[in-house]
Amino acid sequence: MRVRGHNGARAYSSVVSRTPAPWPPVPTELPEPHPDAPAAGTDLPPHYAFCFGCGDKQGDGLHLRAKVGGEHTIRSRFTVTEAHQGAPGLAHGGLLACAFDEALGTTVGHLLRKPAVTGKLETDFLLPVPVGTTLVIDAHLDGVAGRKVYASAEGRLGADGPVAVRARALFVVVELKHFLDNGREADLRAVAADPSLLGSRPVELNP
Ligand SMILES: CCCCC/C=C\C/C=C\C/C=C\C/C=C\CCCC(=O)SCCNC(=O)CCNC(=O)[C@H](O)C(C)(C)COP(=O)(O)OP(=O)(O)OC[C@H]1O[C@@H](n2cnc3c(N)ncnc32)[C@H](O)[C@@H]1OP(=O)(O)O
Repeated sequence: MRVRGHNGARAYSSVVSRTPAPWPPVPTELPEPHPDAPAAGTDLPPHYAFCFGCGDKQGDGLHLRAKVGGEHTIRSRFTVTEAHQGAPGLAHGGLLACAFDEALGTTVGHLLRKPAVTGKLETDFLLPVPVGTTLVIDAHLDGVAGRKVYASAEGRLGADGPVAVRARALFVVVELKHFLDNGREADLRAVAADPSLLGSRPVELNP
C-alpha cells in the first residue's frame, strides 16, 4: 500500500512495517572461522582506546565489553549510566544503536579478522531500557557475500531478561587505506606513536 509522508513524498508503508524483510537480503555464505579468530570464552580487548563504544579512554563512552561465544557469536555487555539518558532515567535510543553497532562490528571484525565499516544499521526498540540496566547483547555473524557482511543481534535486560532491542547490519570490508586516507592525521599519528591504543588489529598500522 502506498502512503504519503508528512512532506508529501511518496513512500511505501512496508518501509516501517514490523514484518521483517528476508535476512540476509542476498544469498550469502557462512565462512569457517578465521584460523586466528579468538577462541570461545575469550574476553576481547577494546579495539581502540578512544572508541566511544568500547574505549577505556572515553569517560562517558559505553565501555562495551565483549566475549566470544560460539563460532559465529559474540556476547557483549553494556551498562546504561546517567550519561546515556534520553528521557529521565531511560537510555537514549541513539546510544543503544551505537551499542549495537559496536557489538555487531566487534563480531564481524574479530571473527573474520578483516577491517569492515558499517554500511547500514537497523534497530527495533521493543522495550525501554532504564539507567542501571546491563544490556546483554548476543550478536551473530549471519553471512558473507563478497565484501558485504551481514550480522544481527538481540539485547536483553540482563542475561535472562526480556529482549529490549534487536538490530541487524550490513558491514562492508575495506582496506586499511580507508582509515589512513580518511582519519584525522593527529589521531593516526597518536596511534603510530602508541600502537597499544589499538587493542585489535589484523596488520600493523604505520601511517
Ligand atoms: C584501524 C584498523 C582497524 C582494523 C580492525 C580490524 C579487525 C580487528 C578486530 C576487531 C575490530 C573490532 C571492532 C569494531 C567495532 C565497531 C565497529 C564500528 C563500525 C563503525 O561504526 S564504522 C563508522 C560508520 N561507517 C562509515 O563511516 C562507513 C562510511 N561509508 C563508506 O565508507 C562507504 O560507503 C563504504 C565503505 C561502506 C562502501 O563504499 P565502497 O566504495 O567501498 O563500496 P561500494 O559503495 O561499492 O559498496 C560495496 C557493496 O556494499 C553495498 N552497500 C554499501 N552501502 C550500503 C548500504 N548503506 N545499504 C545497502 N548496501 C550497501 C553496495 O551496494 C555494494 O554492493 P555490491 O557489491 O553488491 O554492488
